[in-house]
Amino acid sequence: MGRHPLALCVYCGSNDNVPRSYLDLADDVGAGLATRGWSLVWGGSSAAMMGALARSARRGGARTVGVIPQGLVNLEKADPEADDLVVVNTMRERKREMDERADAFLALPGGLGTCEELFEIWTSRYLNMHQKPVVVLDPDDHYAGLLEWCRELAGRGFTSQAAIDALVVARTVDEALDACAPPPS
Ligand SMILES: CC(C)=CCNc1ncnc2c1ncn2[C@@H]1O[C@H](COP(=O)(O)O)[C@@H](O)[C@H]1O
Repeated sequence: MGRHPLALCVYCGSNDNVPRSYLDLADDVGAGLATRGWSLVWGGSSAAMMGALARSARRGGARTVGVIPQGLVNLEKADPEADDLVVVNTMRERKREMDERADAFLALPGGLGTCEELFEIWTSRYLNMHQKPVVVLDPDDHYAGLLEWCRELAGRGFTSQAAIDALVVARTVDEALDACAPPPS
């Protein structure tokens, strides 16, 4: 792990129209990571789940590092309260900055963008490009259909069971955060 405190990158939905329960979940994750003394790396938005996550993390005393492309600063309401707001030029730079600054990756329920980020970090893990934990927090089967399809890929020979197993799926916030910091083996 190497770095202290652990820097957790969280991917989650950026849309305001989601049910309140998802904002609460993001809030719980922010509080949980702060309680553990970790810092947050996220997409730098002050809106929706992303905003709830970062506000809650800061309330708990966590340092929050947002990474946002210049072109999304207005659209995604870049967070002026971020301890560090890294404004980059492109989406690819955003992902690289987030990857490099984090020790573990956690995806909460989200939309296409969240899936895109999750798949990149998951595939790069099973390709052995990094060894950092990749975790999904799925309390209500938001991802059930997608994950079922991924498991079928292994059954049909399109991917290995090891690749599927490289992703940890958790049901609760504590389970998810525990998986982000596995004890040294
Ligand atoms: C051009 C290119 C390389 C695109 C790669 N695609 C992406 N890379 C990084 N963040 C993304 C990408 N697509 C969406 N996002 C971000 O993912 C977050 C969640 O999106 P969503 O609400 O799940 O939908 C949003 O902040 C959105 O800006």
